[in-house]
Amino acid sequence: MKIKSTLEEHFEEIGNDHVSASEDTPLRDDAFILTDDEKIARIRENIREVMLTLGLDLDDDSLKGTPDRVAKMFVKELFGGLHPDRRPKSSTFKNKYKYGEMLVEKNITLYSTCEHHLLPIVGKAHVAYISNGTVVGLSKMNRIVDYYAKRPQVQERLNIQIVRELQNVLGTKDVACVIDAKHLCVNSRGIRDIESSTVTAEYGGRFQEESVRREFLDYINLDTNF
Ligand SMILES: Nc1nc2c(ncn2[C@@H]2O[C@H](COP(=O)(O)OP(=O)(O)OP(=O)(O)O)[C@@H](O)[C@H]2O)c(=O)[nH]1
Ligand SMILES: [Zn+2]
Repeated sequence: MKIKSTLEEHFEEIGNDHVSASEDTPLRDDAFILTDDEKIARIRENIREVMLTLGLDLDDDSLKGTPDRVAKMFVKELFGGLHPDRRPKSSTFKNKYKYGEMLVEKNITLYSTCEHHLLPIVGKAHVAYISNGTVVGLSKMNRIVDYYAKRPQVQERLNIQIVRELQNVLGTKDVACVIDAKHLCVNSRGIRDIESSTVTAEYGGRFQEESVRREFLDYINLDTNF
């Protein structure tokens, strides 16, 4: 009961203003008081209510499992990256081979969820860094992208969170990330522009230098001057 009333207060506070000033995902203080199973049980009932309100027959064979499927999918999959326990452990190594050039992990598949409409964001992330003595396992970059994507997101914040995490892991500011993604809230509803996609970029440290940024964009074949 307490949670419900605080939630209502929260919605009154934010109203229609979607823009958050912070680069952190706006989480409530009590975000992890409930266990995953408790959250699934609550969401299952909420989705049931939505479906009943829409007039759907939940005794139907095909529909009856949907509230449970959606609840599990929200907690464990689509929004699994809200939980700090799922933050990937990024094994780092000493750069003994003294590789001093840029490393680019490109075309990382990205599935996220738009926090305004809860519809999919589908695209590619391209990540780069210049080592200052530490290197990170390649797959960890894909994992970091996936972890932060598994939250309700706006693309700008997702982009910043990926760069910030890699900067922490690698102990350097020299990290960049470009995301090119389609938002189904733009493509399949609303304005219904199927062709448009959204490009965001975050350049840390040396990536703010024109030549370094250019090299990165050349590797990922993006000629736009972001
Ligand atoms: N900046 C930003 N905006 C986003 C992102 N994802 C969705 N949006 C936009 O969030 C806005 C929400 O605007 P509203 O006017 O409240 O929502 P709406 O009435 O459904 O708007 P339409 O989509 O234009 O129908 C829309 O313009 C979306 O395109 C994102 O990642 N970043
Ligand atoms: Zn949206």
